[in-house]
Amino acid sequence: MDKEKIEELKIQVQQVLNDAQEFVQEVPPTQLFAAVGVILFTIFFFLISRLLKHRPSNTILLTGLSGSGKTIIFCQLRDGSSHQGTVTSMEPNEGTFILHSEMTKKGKLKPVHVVDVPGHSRLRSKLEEFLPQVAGIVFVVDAVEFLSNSRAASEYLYDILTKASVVKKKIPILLLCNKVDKVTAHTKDFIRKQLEKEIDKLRSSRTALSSADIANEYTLGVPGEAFAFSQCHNKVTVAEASGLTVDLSQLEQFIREHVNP
Ligand SMILES: Nc1nc2c(ncn2[C@@H]2O[C@H](COP(=O)(O)OP(=O)(O)OP(=O)(O)O)[C@@H](O)[C@H]2O)c(=O)[nH]1
Ligand SMILES: [Mg+2]
Repeated sequence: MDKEKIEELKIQVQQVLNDAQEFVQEVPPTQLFAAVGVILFTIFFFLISRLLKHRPSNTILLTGLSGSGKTIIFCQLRDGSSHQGTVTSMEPNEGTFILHSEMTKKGKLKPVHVVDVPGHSRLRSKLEEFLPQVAGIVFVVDAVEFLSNSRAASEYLYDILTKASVVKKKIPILLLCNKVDKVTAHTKDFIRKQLEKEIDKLRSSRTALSSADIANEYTLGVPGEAFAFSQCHNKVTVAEASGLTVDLSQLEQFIREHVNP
């Protein structure tokens, strides 16, 4: 019974093949070449678009609480002047440019795509849009008004550090302690330790929540050990800057490390 079916199928396949052969012979060769051409072009186009999607990214995200100095830093990087930045941003600032400080350098430099994401809590979700093509994230911290904001800053940073796309792609993060031109600014080591402490507290409270609720996508650090940035899968470094007096060399170094000229 099964053999009969197989035989029947064979005959049918043979027939289809014969029909196809006849059809191909009937079609004028020019039409045939055109069809093959279209198919090859489609495959080629598909491969090229895939390649372009995977090109090395050149986007640097400026994130951090409102008032930390992101917009001033954005303007300094682009124009070398802080003509904006005293009002709270309502939209992301976005631009692709050669860093102002590198304008005088000779040779070919790769432009950087910088996005300044507003720190207002309702606008932070914009961050997600840029994550797929990001080369590095800069988390700007106000080093002067740090203590009163450390809890809020840690919460925002915790959310970034536990995002699946950030962890999986091992996106490097720079904690940029801004406003060091002021004598009352805290040191970067103090800020790092304080953020680690706050994140450690958050970790225990949020893991308790996560079993009941949908919480963050990844758990941070090593269970049973106090949290330290060195435990993160992605590289987290700390640096100092002043957007006001254009002391941005450590930030520019970070950018050049991850967006190569
Ligand atoms: N002393 C000093 N003040 C700074 C520095 N950077 C920024 N500021 C001041 O901090 C305030 C906030 O700066 P912005 O750049 O607008 O802050 P932002 O992070 O863009 O804030 P949002 O747009 O609300 O997210 C401004 O009044 C700046 O003048 C700095 O390096 N030193
Ligand atoms: Mg701003």
